[in-house]
Amino acid sequence: MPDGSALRISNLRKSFGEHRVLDGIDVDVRAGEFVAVLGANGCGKSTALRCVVGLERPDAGEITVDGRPAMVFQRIHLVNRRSALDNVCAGALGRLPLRRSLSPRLFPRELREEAMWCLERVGLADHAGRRTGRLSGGQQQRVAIARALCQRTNVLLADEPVSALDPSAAVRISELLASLAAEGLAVVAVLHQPQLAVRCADRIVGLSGGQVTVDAPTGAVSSAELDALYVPGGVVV
Ligand SMILES: Nc1ncnc2c1ncn2[C@@H]1O[C@H](COP(=O)(O)OP(=O)(O)OP(=O)(O)O)[C@@H](O)[C@H]1O
Repeated sequence: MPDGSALRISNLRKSFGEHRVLDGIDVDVRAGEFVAVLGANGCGKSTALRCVVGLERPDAGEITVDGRPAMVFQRIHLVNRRSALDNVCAGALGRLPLRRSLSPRLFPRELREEAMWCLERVGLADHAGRRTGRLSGGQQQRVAIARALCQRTNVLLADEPVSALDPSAAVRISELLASLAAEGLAVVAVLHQPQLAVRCADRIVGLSGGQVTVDAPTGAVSSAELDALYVPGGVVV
């Protein structure tokens, strides 16, 4: 995309039956930017991300992505009995000939090297050979992020990536997302902790009533604006 934008969402609308969840969302994310998406339960954060990766079909609007986005989730879907490295290699399965993707033993050497580099980027190279089932929750989330990186994406989406983690692991994962953005990725993460967003993100996008009600650099968002995102109707009382 010519203007440095990595993800552009324009007038995104999505309803489930009579329930209008997204009522014309506009968001623009640039390469190198970490955007935190905040908002009350059920305001449509996941639905918006799911529309971007094609897990939901929008009713209207336009979504333009630089390449294919990759997504990580709160529930970390890894193969526990496989090594961290094998799980990261799996991020590239869509690019491999079927024959090569059937068994980890057939993963080409170049792919293993690339997966190792992805593990290095998330600070987990030392654990490449360990079964993911033996890793901590924070380490498993790092493996999931490395697997997303192995998809060679320019746009990393994360839906509540730290909600299952203890506070210090949550900070470290949020800082990792910030560092990946600093390396040039566009990162969009749904967070449930405004203080983490303020600490780590470049920009905050707040959803309320199916619309974007906050979209500003982190330092420019007041605590009253953040509080309003969690008040029914989005109004400070
Ligand atoms: N497949 C679906 N069918 C029907 N309703 C749905 C579906 N997916 C989501 N919804 C509804 O859409 C609304 C928005 O859901 P969504 O998961 O996007 O919210 P959220 O902001 O991510 O919430 P949370 O913070 O609780 O994860 C909710 O009321 C939810 O019940």
